[in-house]
Parts: sequence; structure tokens; C-alpha cells
Amino acid sequence: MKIDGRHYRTIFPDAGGTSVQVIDQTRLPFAFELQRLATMEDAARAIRTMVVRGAPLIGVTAAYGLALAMREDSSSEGIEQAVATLAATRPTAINLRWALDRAASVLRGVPDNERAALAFEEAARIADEDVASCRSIGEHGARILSDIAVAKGGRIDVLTHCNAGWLATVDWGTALAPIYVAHDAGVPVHVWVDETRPRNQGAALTAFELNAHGVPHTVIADNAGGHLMQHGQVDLCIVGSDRTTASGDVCNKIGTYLKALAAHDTRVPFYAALPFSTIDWTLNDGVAEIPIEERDAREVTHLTGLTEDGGFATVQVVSPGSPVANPAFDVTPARLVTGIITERGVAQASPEGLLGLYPERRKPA
Ligand SMILES: CSC[C@H]1O[C@H](OP(=O)(O)O)[C@H](O)[C@@H]1O
Repeated sequence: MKIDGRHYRTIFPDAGGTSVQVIDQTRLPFAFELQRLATMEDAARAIRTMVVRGAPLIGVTAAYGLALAMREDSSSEGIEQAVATLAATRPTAINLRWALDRAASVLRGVPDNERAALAFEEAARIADEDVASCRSIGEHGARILSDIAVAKGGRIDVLTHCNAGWLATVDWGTALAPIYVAHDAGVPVHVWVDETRPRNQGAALTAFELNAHGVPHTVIADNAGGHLMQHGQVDLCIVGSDRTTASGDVCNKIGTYLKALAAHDTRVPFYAALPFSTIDWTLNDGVAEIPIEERDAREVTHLTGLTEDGGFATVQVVSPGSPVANPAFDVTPARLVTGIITERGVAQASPEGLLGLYPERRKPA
């Protein structure tokens, strides 16, 4: 999407095609900085430290990380070592493993000296497919928003959690893609933006995106969403996903489950938007089976922001010495999900609903 009128993707190869540039999302919204990834370790570090984040984007970054690794060691051992290192960076988003498996499968059957170029080509294909998938999610989801706005006879108020915008993908986003498409088509849309503690991806990244695109929005404390739903101020919720099971359970940023509970209690439709690469067809019970990343306590105990004089500062916000837990995701059971918006259309959050969109995944009788 655009920043100061200039179009960007979140990740793109350098002119020489031997390294990649990413937007450093740890510096947003107060500074726009690009970071060059020249080695596999650069890519792994960028994922670990959330310079890049968001399920589809970390998958594409991992694919480019494998390509960078092939420039260093294109042996079969080099492939396996790079896959193992990159796969270990973050455990929850299935896109990471999906992209690595796809890219590695292309490399194993070719001569070593062809692997680097082929790996860069495959990473670029995955990136381009992500853009097309997210654009399509936007089209399918925008119809839902438009129908609600017409039925309501006015502005539609959408609540979203964390950042599932173009910064979480290569372009367009997942949960925000329908909002961009509807807004650009003239549908009156307003977005309630959950700040999303502890890393504030909503307050920092979703707000940054919506500001840049001119979409009306209001940043709220995470705990305000249920109250707004009780008072009829939310017409629907749309969130992203880091891993969705074959049964329609949706794993997403911590706090999503609580929003889904409030939406269920107040009869507010609750949608998850995600591309095919986020569906884990091997799992059915998301609560029991999806690995939940536990991140550093410092993400909870400290906050980094802009000082009054325009500098960056980090402050402690938790009583010194108190133990901290920091699970980064939770799982919303399919029974709380109204529908799943994909690049192929909108499905019920159920095995049959998803198989209806992806019949090739149906197991032979
Ligand atoms: C389109 S996937 C976005 C998804 O990823 C975020 O997690 P993180 O910022 O930790 O990578 C969050 O769960 C978003 O919904």
C-alpha cells in the first residue's frame, strides 16, 4: 500500500536480486526505515525480533531467507540447516513452515549451482501469490461490509484486533483488505482499532495504515471492545489469523478469543480473514494442538514510544520483580466464528465449509 503517496510492498528484492529490503516495523509509526537482509541469519533475526511480523509476511521472509542461505551454502545439508533455523524462529504462524516446505521442495531436485536463483524466483512467486490472495480476500470481504452498510443505511463500524493489514502481508492485508476495498468503493466504513497489548500492533501499525489510507478509525484500549459491542457500536468484527485448523478454529493474536466471546454474547458477526497458506489441514482441535508462542517478558514490562521532544524512549510499566507471562496468541473455537473470508470466498467455520472452498483437500473415502 502507499506511504506518503508512494507504493510499497513490505518486502522486495534489491535491484541486484541478491538481497532483500524489508520495512522495519519496530520503528513504525514514528519512523519509516528499510532494513536490508543479505544473509539467512539476517532474515531469521528479522522474524525473531519482529522487524517483520504477520503470518503471511513471515512466510515470505522465510522463503527469501532460504534463498539467501542458498547463496551461502547450496548443498543439500545447507537446505536442511536453513529450513531448520528459519522454522525455529516463531512457532505459531503456519505460513512460515508452509513457505519453507514449498520452497525447499523446489530446490531438492535441482543441481546445487541452480538453487540460489531458483530459490529467489520461488520466493518471488510466493510473494506475488500472497498479494493476489489478499486482494481477493478484500473483494470477498468488502461485499459483506457493503451489505451491512446498505442494510444499516449508513456507516458500518468494524472492530479489528492487532494488525492484519498490508504490514502483516506483502500487500493489501487480510482483515484490513475488505476495509480498504470497501472504503475505496465509497462504502462508509469506520474502524475501532484495538491497541493490542503488549506490542500494540493495533495502536502502532493498524492506526498507521488507516491514517495513511484515509480510513476513519478510532484507537481503543483492548478492554473497551466488549462495552462498544454491548452498546450497539460495532456492526462486525474482522480479525486475521496465524493458523486456522481444518475445523475452522482460528489462532490469532492474544485477546482475539475474548473479542469473539463478547461478539457471540452481543450477536455481533465475527469473521476471520486469511489466505489458503494460513490453513493447517493436519489439525482439528486448535486449542489443544496449535503451539502458542511465549514471548519475552520485557514486551509486557516495558513500552517504547515517542517522547515529547520527538525521541524514542523505553519505560517500565510493571512493578519491578513481578513475574510475567506473555503468551502471544490464543485460539477462537469455530463455534464463535461467523465465517472465514478467504481468497476463494467466504466459508462457514467448519470442515465442510472449508472443504467447500478447497475440495482438493477432501480426503479420499
Ligand atoms: C495476517 S496475519 C496477522 C496476524 O499476525 C499477528 O501476529 P504477530 O504480529 O505476532 O506476527 C497477529 O496475530 C495478526 O492477526
